[in-house]
Amino acid sequence: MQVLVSVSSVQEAELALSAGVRLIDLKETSYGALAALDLDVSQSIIDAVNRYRQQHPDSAITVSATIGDDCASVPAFLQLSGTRCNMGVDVIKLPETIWGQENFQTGITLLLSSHCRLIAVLSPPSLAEKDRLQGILHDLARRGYWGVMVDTTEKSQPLTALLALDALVYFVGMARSLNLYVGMAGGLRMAQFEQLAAIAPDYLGFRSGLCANQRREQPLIPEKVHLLVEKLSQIC
Ligand SMILES: O=C[C@H](O)COP(=O)(O)O
Repeated sequence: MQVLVSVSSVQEAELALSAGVRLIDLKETSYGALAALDLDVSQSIIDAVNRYRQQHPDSAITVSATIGDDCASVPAFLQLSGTRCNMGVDVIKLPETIWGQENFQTGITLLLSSHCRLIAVLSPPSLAEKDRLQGILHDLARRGYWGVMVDTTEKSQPLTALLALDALVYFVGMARSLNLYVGMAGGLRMAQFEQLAAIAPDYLGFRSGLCANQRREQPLIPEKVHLLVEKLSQIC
């Protein structure tokens, strides 16, 4: 298992990398849940990641990026995603307002046929009904998505307050059986780490829980990032 940490600056990315985080998520954290980070800042972070890769050739770092909680049009979607893939982002995370909408499907197919890898972000209600979830995951796997994750938009409560553990276990198990890289995030604190790690997803995603007062717009707290990686090392 890995931990993913959402970063919004080079300083935060360097902190996460030096702590041992291997999934670096580029995200504007001052608003929304899946807001797109400024392109110049994104490029600077990718440059920092590439420097780290050169210095640590054995480290397997993956960079993901979000492109917004929604998108105005298919051309805008292709531009937001394609630009990031071309600059070195490994995986684009798409909200349900994009991957779940019929009008975006042609654009998504186009992106999937290029070198872009995609993660479909599901909201907690989409995990509530097992039969429907099974259909969604089969469809995403068939279409060539690299992964799926569950994440929340409202961060005052952790994911575990919104979904029964049983639903999360089913989600992870079904996704893994379809060879989808699977993650869980959503207002997670350290207190949820062991319980969710026991479900054995591919990764747990963090931001709010690593910031002062659980406020994700605040900078990452180095001690918390190091503690998270220490917790990870205890189970891996
Ligand atoms: O993808 C991971 C999310 O950015 C986690 O953010 P959060 O802990 O504020 O829900």
